[in-house]
Amino acid sequence: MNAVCIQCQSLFAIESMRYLCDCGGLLEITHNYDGLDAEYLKPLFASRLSERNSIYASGVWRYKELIAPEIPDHAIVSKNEGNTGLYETIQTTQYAGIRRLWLKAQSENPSGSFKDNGMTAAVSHARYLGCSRLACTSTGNTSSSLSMYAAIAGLDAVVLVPNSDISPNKVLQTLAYGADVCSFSGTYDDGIRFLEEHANRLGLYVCNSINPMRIEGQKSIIFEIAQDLGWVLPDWIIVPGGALSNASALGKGLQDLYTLGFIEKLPQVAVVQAEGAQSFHRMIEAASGNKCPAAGAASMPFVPEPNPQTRASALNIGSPPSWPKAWRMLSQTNGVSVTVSDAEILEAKAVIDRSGIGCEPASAAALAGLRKLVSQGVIHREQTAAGILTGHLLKDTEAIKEYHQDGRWGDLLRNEVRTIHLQTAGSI
Ligand SMILES: Cc1ncc(COP(=O)(O)O)c(C=O)c1O
Ligand SMILES: N[C@@H](CCOP(=O)(O)O)C(=O)O
Repeated sequence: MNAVCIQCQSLFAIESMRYLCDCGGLLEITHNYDGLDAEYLKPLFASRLSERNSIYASGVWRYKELIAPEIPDHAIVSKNEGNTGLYETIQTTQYAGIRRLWLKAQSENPSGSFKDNGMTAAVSHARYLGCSRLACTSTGNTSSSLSMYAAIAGLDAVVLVPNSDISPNKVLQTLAYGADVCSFSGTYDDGIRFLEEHANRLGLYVCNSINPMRIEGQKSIIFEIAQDLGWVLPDWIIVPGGALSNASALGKGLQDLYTLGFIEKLPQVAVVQAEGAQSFHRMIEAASGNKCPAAGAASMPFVPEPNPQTRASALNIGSPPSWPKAWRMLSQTNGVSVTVSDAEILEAKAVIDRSGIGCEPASAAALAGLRKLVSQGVIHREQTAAGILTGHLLKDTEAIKEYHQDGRWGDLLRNEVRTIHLQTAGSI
């Protein structure tokens, strides 16, 4: 296991943690998969589904051979993450307008979001290296996840959170797990720039998605979807796009599945961004069909969005660090990007909530984007898809209030919640 620069191919040992190459390129973990293939791994992964009291009970560490084989079991910090439900409901499938749709509820992770799949790997790696101060900048889910795992491992978590436009629930969750929470004026983009420049000097191990170990853990999401579906993936995989960690991890995981012979062809991938934070989509549109040029970031026309603004606060990112990996993934999967409005996101969220699954606004971008792509004919009605629902409904209760009654409980009670008198109610 090494880290390799996706731009200039320089190699780095994973024993000395770094996030970017000297040339500015993103790093990615490479494995030696000699002796491993689907024929050997499928029964091994299946046998671990009945594990109870070992790290292999985790929906991430079940795939340890493909994620971080060199990290010794005793260093692993796990909370039985993964193992989340894959749901098919009439409401969501009809709303999308396609033949079959599965939704992977990453909201069922221990801290309530998909970040746990990646964070268990990053925090385990930090413990393996002997780092004691872990850091991230976050709109709230990365920080909740980091502070939960740091608490389990007895390590310190320092988190930088924007002082506006994020969900208070997530900051409270982060505080509750005991992190040192630092509020700043700016967005995720300012926070990640700060960590890129100062983390090493400050002795901080960064757990954001520029950390390639985070991405290794997150790729287990597509492994689980594939295993849940008998190692046959649907035609399309749909993900919301913010910092683009999910899109990057999906690309890495799909390549693993293909190279090792688990799947015979790659599904197509759609990345869905919010209209107010669509810098990646704009670049993909401008490139109009151009393939990612061997991840040569310098030659790519990426223009950050200086003032991202969306109600789906987890997507409120103007300069997603992982865009070169995400572009490469779209090139490899013949994928697409699309944007949706906040109104479309909140409408799709209501459908997911009323289907009984539930999610936070950012997650619903996946369903809103799928519906749009089907209506545009990009995705055919007879095709099948899986969407990744990234965060829990309770992560942003303000959004629920706003959707139902402009954030005013008074109106909610008057218009949607019936008041009854128990003494006189003959029937309900
Ligand atoms: C709930 C939720 N959905 C979607 C995203 C966007 O995912 P990514 O940053 O991997 O693109 C995030 C944050 O990153 C998130 O917290
Ligand atoms: N929405 C995210 C943004 C952080 O992205 P990361 O992938 O770099 O950790 C959050 O939850 O903070």
